[in-house]
Amino acid sequence: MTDPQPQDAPLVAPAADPEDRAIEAALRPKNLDDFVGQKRVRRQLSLVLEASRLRGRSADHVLLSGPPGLGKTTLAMIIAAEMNAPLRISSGPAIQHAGDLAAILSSLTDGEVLFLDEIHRMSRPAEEMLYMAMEDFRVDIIVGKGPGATAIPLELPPFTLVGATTRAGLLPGPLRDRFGFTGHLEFYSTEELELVLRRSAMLMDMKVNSAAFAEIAGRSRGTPRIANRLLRRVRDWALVHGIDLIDARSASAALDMYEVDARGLDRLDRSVLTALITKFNGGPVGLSTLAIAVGEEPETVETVAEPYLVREGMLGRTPRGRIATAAAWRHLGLEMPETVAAAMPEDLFSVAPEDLLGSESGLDSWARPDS
Ligand SMILES: Nc1ncnc2c1ncn2[C@@H]1O[C@H](COP(=O)(O)OP(=O)(O)OP(=O)(O)O)[C@@H](O)[C@H]1O
Ligand SMILES: [Mg+2]
Repeated sequence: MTDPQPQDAPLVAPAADPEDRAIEAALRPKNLDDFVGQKRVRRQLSLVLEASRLRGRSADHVLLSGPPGLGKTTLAMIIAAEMNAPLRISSGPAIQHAGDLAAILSSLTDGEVLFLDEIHRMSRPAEEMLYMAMEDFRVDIIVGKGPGATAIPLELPPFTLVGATTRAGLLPGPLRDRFGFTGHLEFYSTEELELVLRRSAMLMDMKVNSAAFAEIAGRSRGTPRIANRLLRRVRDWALVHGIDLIDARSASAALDMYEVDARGLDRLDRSVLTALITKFNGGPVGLSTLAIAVGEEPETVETVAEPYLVREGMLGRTPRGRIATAAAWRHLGLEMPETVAAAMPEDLFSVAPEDLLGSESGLDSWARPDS
């Protein structure tokens, strides 16, 4: 039995292995009722969809933001399914020229849902073309170059754009303003993850008791993608060990093998905290310096590891850089030195984690000190 995840990929990364990817797709809820948790977003979204059905029009454009693996792609697919509309999928990095976007837009059919993943990574000219398309369902196709260039207007059928981003703070205001509805996805509670797991176990025909669900959910980092992934690892482990009914003991024995600790921290999370504490004496240290110390891209540290560490109260983002809290030292089995404790800012947690994540004041202003 081998672990199909490449050793250096964070646990939350989308599945790389084709079989894993197929299972991930099979476990995706297909309608809003099966979509667990995110009550607020679900309620608001269902209202938006219902209203557009009643008006007989395509739904308002929807922006979904939040850390990886919380259900943005899943929701985009659900929106198309609920609207009974075809779905077209592309992503910011795939659209480097305005022409790439024009090709997609001009082939949309009436009412189609266009899902643009990682929308914050689209090129500037494409972005500007998108403004007009979103607002007026029209684009100007530029033909020729220099003084002889002419703009040929092209009418588009009404469509619904669903944009997804892990970095709402990076979206330019004019783009953000053109979405009729913005949903920010939050980490899931352990109870919600247990529901995700129960549903997945049923679909995978596994026998798992309640204590085992709780054990797996508790280690899933508030993230359904991780919950499902750990469940599959537990299933593999049970298969190899000839276990039919999975209990908490087998679940935790299986999960210990995958470097997910009892608080749900994975290898990347722990290496961020370890670097922060052992190399920078708990900080403050700037994002890019910290990222170099763990051998990752700053964006990965910022969007994959940090949101969860902030939520767990182990990492703080101060104007002077990242710091490890007393909880982080404790989690690594270390004691925070008196001198470090004395230097900790008092108002570290006066800002709610939600405000640090996704909002404009959050990610990017914090990233500035060392850039
Ligand atoms: N609310 C939910 N209920 C049940 N399962 C969910 C839910 N949200 C996500 N999942 C499961 O988690 C997996 C990952 O979700 P999804 O691909 O939608 O995340 P994402 O937010 O698009 O991540 P990324 O930012 O990496 O693209 C899906 O395969 C789906 O099965
Ligand atoms: Mg996605």
